[in-house]
Amino acid sequence: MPTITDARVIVTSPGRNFVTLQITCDDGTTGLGDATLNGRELSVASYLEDHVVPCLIGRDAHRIEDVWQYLYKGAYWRRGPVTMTAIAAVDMALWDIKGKVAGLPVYQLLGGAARDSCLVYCHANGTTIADTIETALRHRDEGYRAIRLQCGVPGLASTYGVAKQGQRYEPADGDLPNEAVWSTEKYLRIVPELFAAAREALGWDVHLLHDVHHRLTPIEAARLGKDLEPYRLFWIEDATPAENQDAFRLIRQHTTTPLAVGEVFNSIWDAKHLIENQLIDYIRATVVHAGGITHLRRIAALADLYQVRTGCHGATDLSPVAMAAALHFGLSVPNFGIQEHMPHSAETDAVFPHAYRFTDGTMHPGDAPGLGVSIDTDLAATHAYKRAYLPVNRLEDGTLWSW
Ligand SMILES: O=C(O)C(=O)C[C@H](O)[C@H](O)CO
Ligand SMILES: [Mg+2]
Repeated sequence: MPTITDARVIVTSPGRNFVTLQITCDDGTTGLGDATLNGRELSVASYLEDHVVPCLIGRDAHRIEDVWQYLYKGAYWRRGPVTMTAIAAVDMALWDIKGKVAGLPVYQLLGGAARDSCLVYCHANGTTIADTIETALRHRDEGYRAIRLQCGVPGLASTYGVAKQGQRYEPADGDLPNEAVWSTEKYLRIVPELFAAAREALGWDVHLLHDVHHRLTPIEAARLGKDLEPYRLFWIEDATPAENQDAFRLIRQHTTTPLAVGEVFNSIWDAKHLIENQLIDYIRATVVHAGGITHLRRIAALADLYQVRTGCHGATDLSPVAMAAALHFGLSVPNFGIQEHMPHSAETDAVFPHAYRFTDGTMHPGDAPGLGVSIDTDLAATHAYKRAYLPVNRLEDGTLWSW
């Protein structure tokens, strides 16, 4: 059995911050886990270094379920994004180790491939409808079969999902949180226009998606879902905040536009009511923030009973390690739906060389043993951590709102 002899936390910022856990065993095998929690990175680094690592030394790395239960039940304080991200990092690293010891890619340990590859969606962002569509047409030419569309809102200086002119979209910036202004009325006017124009330009052979990013009330979300019905979206995401899971019942009563939710969920309990009551169509809980491969498989198994499919979060604040884990998971679960793909910068890819690949609108984790991702620690050390916050939104009258 491989015994854990060392575990270290690596914080690096190749263009944006990432926290990575590297576990080493007595036979020299190493495993990687992503522990990045955007805007709150150092809290997970401390949770791991100060509280988890001492408990890992001397444990059998093959006992993944037992280690998971030990960290979850053993903390006494259950759930929450910091705890579950830390557990996820350990879980990913142990699956990585198990795969390397077996000489198999992780998806083979999870039951093998349930499909040839994973359908992914990319982002088309633009300040105007025309810019957004131009970007979407380019992505379609690159082979993407599913595209998320976000555009600027006339009258608002900035909007979630839309990059500053000529820059990559990375929402976390600023030594303190940037403040943006939000108007639901203005937003609800432009989005149906965006999708009408998109269908006109792109036709019907490409899936279209949209992220509301938690900014509508249930009845506003119901209206948006209804207004978008003619354009047959793949989903609208995070239509309303999901702390009150029953809010989705109201949206559901009014629209057949499919609903996706859950990128901020960290356990099966956040999704249970939504899934069991068939209030959603896609669950977006992700391997890094929802307790790793072990716990995400439990969520997917529950969802499968209710024909809810997976649609995991995959923004660039999830490192290539989490992306690989998501693809091993997605390739193997029966109820995979789609995977978000927001390609990392060349700087990030250089720090995390990886085996996963994009072909013809889909991704495959590759067949390297384990997760198929490594870390160049020397290069990582040259990118110092830089504090960065996600922005906050205020209504036009100054009221703090969801961003
Ligand atoms: O990718 C998405 O769907 C997002 O909503 C991205 C989030 O804003 C981002 O991951 C926050 O850190
Ligand atoms: Mg989202």
